[in-house]
Amino acid sequence: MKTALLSFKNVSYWYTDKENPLFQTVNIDFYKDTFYTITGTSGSGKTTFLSLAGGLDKPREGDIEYDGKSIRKMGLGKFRHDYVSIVFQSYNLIPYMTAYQNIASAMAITGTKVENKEDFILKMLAKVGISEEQAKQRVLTLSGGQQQRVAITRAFCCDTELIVADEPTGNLDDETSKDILKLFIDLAHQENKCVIMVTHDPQIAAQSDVNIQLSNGSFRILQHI
Ligand SMILES: Nc1ncnc2c1ncn2[C@@H]1O[C@H](COP(=O)(O)OP(=O)(O)OP(=O)(O)O)[C@@H](O)[C@H]1O
Repeated sequence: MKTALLSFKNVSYWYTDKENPLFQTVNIDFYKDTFYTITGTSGSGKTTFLSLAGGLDKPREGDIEYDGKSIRKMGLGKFRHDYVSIVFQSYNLIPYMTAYQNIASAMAITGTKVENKEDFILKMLAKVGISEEQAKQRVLTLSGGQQQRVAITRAFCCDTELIVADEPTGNLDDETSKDILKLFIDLAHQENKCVIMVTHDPQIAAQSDVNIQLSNGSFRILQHI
């Protein structure tokens, strides 16, 4: 039997200033070689759920396990550092560094080794339409869509098995968005990663292997495979 990479075990979460829990006793397993989407109306808790999956916050009750180990016991910092790549809506790039440096430093932090680093990074950036010239500019001088493509490439270049992304194609044009989506799908299916993506786009959800729909604290899981 396949073992889950990431498991939500009886997870409950609430914001302390809110009367009702956002979700209660959630049990969901996430596997490698699978592209997951999380959909739901605005405010249904998609970003909160993703924050838990990416170790940015911890459940109020229950636990999340990575490869059978409690991420609470491991420490959220270690979990994020060693095992997860996160793509946020707000890029989270280091503004005074170039696109190239942002990726190279993230690779160094996660201990990702490749033969010819410069060549590798420039090729990965070229795949998302970032030229060598743009790669060597400070990220702040790039457009929002270009910065998002750099943030996505950073996640692709770091050799983690889990990738979580919050609306990564939200501010990209249709054509670029399609290309980037394909990269995420290939990452899951060809590189055996577990990709979990929040999206509002039904067309993206339709292309995922598993679509998790959040609504009023309940989770509906639609398997497309
Ligand atoms: N830091 C916070 N403190 C208190 N309440 C919060 C906090 N962050 C989010 N919430 C509330 O929790 C609920 C879920 O928010 P969340 O951002 O997870 O939803 P979402 O489905 O990602 O929404 P959207 O699609 O609009 O981005 C919302 O009602 C929101 O107001």
